[in-house]
Amino acid sequence: METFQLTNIRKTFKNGEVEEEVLKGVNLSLRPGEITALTGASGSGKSTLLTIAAGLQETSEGEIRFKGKNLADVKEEKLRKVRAEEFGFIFQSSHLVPFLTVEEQLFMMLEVAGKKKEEDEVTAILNKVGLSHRRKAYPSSLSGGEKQRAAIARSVIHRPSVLFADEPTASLDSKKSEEVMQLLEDMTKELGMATLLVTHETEMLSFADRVVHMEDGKILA
Ligand SMILES: Nc1ncnc2c1ncn2[C@@H]1O[C@H](COP(=O)(O)OP(=O)(O)OP(=O)(O)O)[C@@H](O)[C@H]1O
Repeated sequence: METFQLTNIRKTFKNGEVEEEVLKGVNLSLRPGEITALTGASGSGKSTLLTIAAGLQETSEGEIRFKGKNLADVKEEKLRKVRAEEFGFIFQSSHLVPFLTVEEQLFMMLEVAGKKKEEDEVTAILNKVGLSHRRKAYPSSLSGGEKQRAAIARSVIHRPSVLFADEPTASLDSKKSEEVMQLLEDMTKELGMATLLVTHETEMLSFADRVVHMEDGKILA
């Protein structure tokens, strides 16, 4: 079964008197253990679609089903819980908390997700992302690639069923980008996550199981 099913999603923004329809009836499904790459020109609506799927902003029209449940029927408080427990997020910038060490970032995420503080889990994931030797380091002493790997560890430590990754390699050089994408691919398979990857970098598409092109608010068939 699909983890996510988006049907006929429309989104209109009002900028003063001007109304702009940014999503024009989008259908998309995300399946467990698969990376779906969403690609397309700047302004085509990729990030808007990702944030709508993640419940970070409302859709103007359409239906979002997560594990079969219509999210419109889920109360805000419960939706917060679903987001914290079941969703993981990575963005272009790692958004690490400056005053927490690498391992503390992961413990914080476990706490937010209402999970136990499992030292072993944290050790395992830090080994996986190649950061076990930097677990006591603060973000300011990490390289760009290390920061992004710490952000990946944090995004999956609570074993989410969906991973939303918006341009996760945009700040990295091509070698680091490939390492990060390989990690995302491994994690997606290992945890059986449904991963939505927004990227405009064509080299990253080889890591995707499915590539979906957006143009002017629509998905090209
Ligand atoms: N909160 C908002 N209010 C008004 N307009 C918005 C808002 N968010 C996005 N837009 C507009 O919607 C359009 C699509 O933006 P979006 O960020 O989804 O595109 P994108 O495909 O992710 O682009 P990029 O690759 O440059 O990040 C743009 O024209 C943008 O200006």
